[in-house]
Amino acid sequence: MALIGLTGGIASGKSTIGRRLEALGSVRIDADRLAREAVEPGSRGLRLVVERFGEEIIRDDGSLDRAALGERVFGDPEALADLNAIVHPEVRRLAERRVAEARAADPDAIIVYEVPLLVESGADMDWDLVVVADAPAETRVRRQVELRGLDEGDARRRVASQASDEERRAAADVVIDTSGDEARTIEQVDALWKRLTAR
Ligand SMILES: CC(C)(COP(=O)(O)OP(=O)(O)OC[C@H]1O[C@@H](n2cnc3c(N)ncnc32)[C@H](O)[C@@H]1O)[C@@H](O)C(=O)NCCC(=O)NCCS
Ligand SMILES: Nc1ncnc2c1ncn2[C@@H]1O[C@H](COP(=O)(O)OP(=O)(O)OP(=O)(O)O)[C@@H](O)[C@H]1O
Repeated sequence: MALIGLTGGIASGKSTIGRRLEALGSVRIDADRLAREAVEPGSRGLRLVVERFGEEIIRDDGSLDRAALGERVFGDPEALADLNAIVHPEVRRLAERRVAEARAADPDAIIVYEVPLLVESGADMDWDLVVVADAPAETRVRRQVELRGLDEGDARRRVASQASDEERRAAADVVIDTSGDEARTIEQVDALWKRLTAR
């Protein structure tokens, strides 16, 4: 049984690593997905978000307008802190429940919890190992622009909303260098998996 925290800055390659570890046999839990569940239509989370940010962040179909909310919070630390205070406790609750379920289903499971904000707000979970995806901020800005169509200012604001590369590295037991091509990332993940399963 092991609980592995997988983190990294925005567009660092966390999901690429998480998906590979899942394909190799781990249980994958994704905080970004849990954060979406926390603000589903009809949820308490969405009601609180609307109370704080107004009806203009709701689309015609009643769902959250993520692009509009992203524009409001990235670059405005106070607004981001308010959003985090609404969403993070629910994400934490959902994550702990998923971890407990995975352990109950298989006591030997290797559980990988992919959490962008491990350093900012998840450092106190009971990690057996912390894995950090590491690529320079400039590379991560470029990926957001080229692969996700964000404008450069927006991409930079998202990078600046997070802990620094140094802070994440300081929390790492294992660093995966994701600055090269994806094949290079996968090689490192496969080597890590070998170590994990050889124990
Ligand atoms: C602001 C929102 C609506 C923007 O949605 P969008 O679909 O554009 O982005 P998505 O949720 O897919 O996140 C993409 C990446 O942005 C970064 N990011 C997301 N939330 C945050 C945050 N609160 N602080 C810093 N970076 C963040 C992460 O690297 C994440 O992987 C959304 O990110 C959100 O609700 N964030 C608050 C919840 C949160 O902290 N989620 C992160 C995991 S707990
Ligand atoms: N060496 C690499 N390792 C991982 N991903 C890479 C690499 N080179 C390019 N990419 C690309 O970078 C993009 C970001 O990767 P990914 O979605 O895994 O990041 P992420 O850290 O999960 O992002 P986010 O924080 O936004 O959720 C993807 O389109 C991926 O294909």
